[in-house]
Amino acid sequence: MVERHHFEEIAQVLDGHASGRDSYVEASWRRCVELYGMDPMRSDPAHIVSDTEFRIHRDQADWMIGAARSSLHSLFRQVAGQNYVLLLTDAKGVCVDFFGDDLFVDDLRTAGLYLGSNWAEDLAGTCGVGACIVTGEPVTVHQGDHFGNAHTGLSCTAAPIYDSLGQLAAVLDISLLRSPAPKSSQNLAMSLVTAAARRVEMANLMAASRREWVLRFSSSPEFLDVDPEAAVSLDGSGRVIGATHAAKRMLTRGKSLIGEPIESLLGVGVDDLPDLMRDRPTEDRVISLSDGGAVFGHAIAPQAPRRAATGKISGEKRTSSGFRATLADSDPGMQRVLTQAERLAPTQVPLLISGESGSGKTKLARAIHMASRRGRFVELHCAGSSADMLRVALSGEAGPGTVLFRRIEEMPEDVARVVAGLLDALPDMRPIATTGLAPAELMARKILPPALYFRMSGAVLDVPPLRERQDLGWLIDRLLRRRRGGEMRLTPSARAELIARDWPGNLRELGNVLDVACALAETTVIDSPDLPAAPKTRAPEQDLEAVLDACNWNMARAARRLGVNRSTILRRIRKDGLRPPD
Ligand SMILES: Nc1ncnc2c1ncn2[C@@H]1O[C@H](COP(=O)(O)OP(=O)(O)OP(=O)(O)O)[C@@H](O)[C@H]1O
Repeated sequence: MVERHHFEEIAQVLDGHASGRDSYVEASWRRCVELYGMDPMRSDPAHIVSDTEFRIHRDQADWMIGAARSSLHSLFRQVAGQNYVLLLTDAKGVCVDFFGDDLFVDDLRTAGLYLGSNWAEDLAGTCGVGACIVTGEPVTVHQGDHFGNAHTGLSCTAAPIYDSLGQLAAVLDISLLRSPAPKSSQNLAMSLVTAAARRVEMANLMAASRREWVLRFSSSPEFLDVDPEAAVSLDGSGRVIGATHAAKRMLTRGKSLIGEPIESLLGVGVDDLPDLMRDRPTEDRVISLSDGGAVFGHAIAPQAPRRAATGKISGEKRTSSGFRATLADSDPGMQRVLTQAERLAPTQVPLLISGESGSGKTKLARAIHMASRRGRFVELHCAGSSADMLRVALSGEAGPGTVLFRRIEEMPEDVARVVAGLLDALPDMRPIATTGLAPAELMARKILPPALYFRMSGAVLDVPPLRERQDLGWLIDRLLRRRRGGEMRLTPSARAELIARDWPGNLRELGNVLDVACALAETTVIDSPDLPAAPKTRAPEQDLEAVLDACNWNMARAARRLGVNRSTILRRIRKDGLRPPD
């Protein structure tokens, strides 16, 4: 009776009547009859491949079985005692790994829920694995959804697993021999199997990308580091070389990502990746998506030096395009700095980067680190640091890395005394320091002990201030593209006003001005009135010596008068080489 009813229902669908079943089920029924010439009344036994064929399928899927094992184990633990069976099939539908209850092994084998069974749609008819392979999407094929009478007792929920180049590599299926009648009883199985497939893709991408940057995404900050939703791997110039299926959906609505520059997909470039590493607070690691949404990002640095580049593009070329594409356009001063930076990046030479506050010294230091392909990146703000903080920052795994000392002129004396010794003990950690002072001043005013100055300044890179740069228009566009998903535009007059400004706070000030303008603009067009006013003149530097004299060299009083704290006064006295009158 049930069999006749099933046959009639399939016949009605073939006649163009709706059955109330999911569209992928009806489409599969049509394929079974019209494409594969199958008969729903036949009750074919399960298709099991021969031992030799099974060995071939299993050998070819070996890497996937390894990547999927721990996810399958934990999924099986989650459904323990509920009679579920887990199958991992290859992309052709042959079961290459299996988890099930030994008590029912004979029933499972008869039903084809076992190693070596072939669930390709053109053999087994409409089934979870087969429909998943054809549609490339997760599906539940529940009881009477199955085409062949032999399987109408089963409930199968299957999710595809893609390799990092976007090809279907396997299917993860969770099946029941007997299940409740409503299909909705399998909704939980669907969430479990899709989550497990996502984790297998993630594990697979991570294992294949140890020598590359990986950027992982999550829409909730709590899961970013522990169970991210999607990930891409990137080459040295920031092009996508691998992606999970969820990343494809998230970043290009399903179109291929391979070869795309990450900058064209997200509001970040390759040199921004260190800003997205785990040492940064999660809430600071927000990335804009092109559809106006945002996700949290977690960048993982290459764990080992990359293999020598092969093919037409040499490693050096790729590095240069990464540098040039993100840090400067046609500014001769910056181009000179970047040429030197590119050549110095792969060396061990300690670097001192000088330039005004906010001019992009730290950004350049990170770009050099990226191009050097050294593993870890440690960043220390010298102001307010202590020798203990430095020791803690430098502890942890040995191996190559970069340590960045920001604003070295503010390094307290006790830190300056120990830093050389600590660096000597870590010969693979390359120091890069930034300073807001001219290097000659650092030396002449003995702000750093001479030995430390020479230890830190193997080569000096001088970043020009924004007002001297000829690529200001390019920088404005670049910074604007990263805001509000790249949808904001400037009117010609707003643009002209920005180009005419003096920018004493350099790129940091430009970023802040654009943030304010984006918030104030009522539409996606920024006009002159939306721009915050430019500071009229640069704040006049107070004559410290005169203030100290007026306060009888009482530093607490001088600090109060200048509205700064005592340590700033001490630092400036040291920096300016001032002495109290005899
Ligand atoms: N090429 C660039 N493209 C986009 N943003 C940039 C670029 N260079 C710098 N910025 C942004 O400008 C701000 C200041 O940059 P950065 O921190 O590198 O300056 P700095 O010279 O190290 O500053 P400080 O001396 O105060 O430490 C940061 O928000 C940075 O992301």
